[in-house]
Amino acid sequence: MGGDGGGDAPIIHFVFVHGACHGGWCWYKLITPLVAAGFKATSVDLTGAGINLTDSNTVFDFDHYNQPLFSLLSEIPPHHKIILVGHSIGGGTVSEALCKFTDKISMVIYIAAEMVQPGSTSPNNSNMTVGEEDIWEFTYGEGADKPPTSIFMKEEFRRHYYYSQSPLEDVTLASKLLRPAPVRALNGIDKLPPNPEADKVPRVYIKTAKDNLFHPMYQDRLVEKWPPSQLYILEDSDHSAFFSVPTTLFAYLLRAVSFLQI
Ligand SMILES: CC[C@H]1c2cc3[nH]c4c(c3C)C(=O)[C@H](C(=O)OC)c4c3nc(cc4[nH]c(cc(n2)[C@@H]1C)c(C(C)=O)c4C)[C@@H](C)[C@@H]3CCC(=O)O
Repeated sequence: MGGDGGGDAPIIHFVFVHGACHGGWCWYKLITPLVAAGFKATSVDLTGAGINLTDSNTVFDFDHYNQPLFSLLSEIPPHHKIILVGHSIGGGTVSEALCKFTDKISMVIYIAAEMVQPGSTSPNNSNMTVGEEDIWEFTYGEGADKPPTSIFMKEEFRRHYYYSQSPLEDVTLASKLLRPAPVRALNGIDKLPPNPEADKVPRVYIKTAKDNLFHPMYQDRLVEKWPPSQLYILEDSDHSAFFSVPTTLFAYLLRAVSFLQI
């Protein structure tokens, strides 16, 4: 998505990565104003998400899940200054891509995201709502005696956990487009070796203060543990800032990139 400025002049190129069950579609309210403001903006569908037609029940490996992003990043020319933006568990994908494509990435931005630090010990996920309530539905694609192959939030919980502050139109849109996530592949999110070069890339955290899924206190802990170079707080945002507060989020993205040395 988005237009190209052409030539070899630097172009700021936002690349958006969705969280579990979502897809490139969820960024539509950000891509539109970014392109209108002269940036390039692309959102990716990870394997089994959005219109990537792979069945999530066949995706067992984190690298397989992330492959569409890796292909995209490897094709982006060097004069594009890539701003990699990840939402929720998509933060794990962003950290993995940061380690693989360190030289190509100018900034990483985590929105209500798991800010996986390369080389850190496994994050404590005991605060996750995942498991707290029976909000998930699992598919056992290899048989009931084997671990589940995909996970999906039950429809009746989505308004509260994903979209409590978002317009109902977006909840309806999401109900048509969400797809089960490959649960075994997601297990790979916290396994990254130390990477001192990746540590040097400017890192931004955007906290969602009215988040019913990824508790704001847990987000604070991530920020304390691995302090970013910039921190923004979306006071009125639910877990899905791209729906609930797109205009403020757009303003924060612009402010964040204004600190880049190009
Ligand atoms: C429980 C199985 C698997 C997992 C699934 C999962 N995680 C999130 C979702 C799903 C289906 C979401 O919908 C949410 C999201 O991406 O919303 C768009 C998820 C989050 N996961 C987070 C952190 C996190 N997840 C895991 C592990 C898993 N998630 C299992 C493999 C870990 C680790 C290290 O094990 C961590 C740290 C958050 C960023 C969000 C919100 C989750 C919450 O607070 O409940």
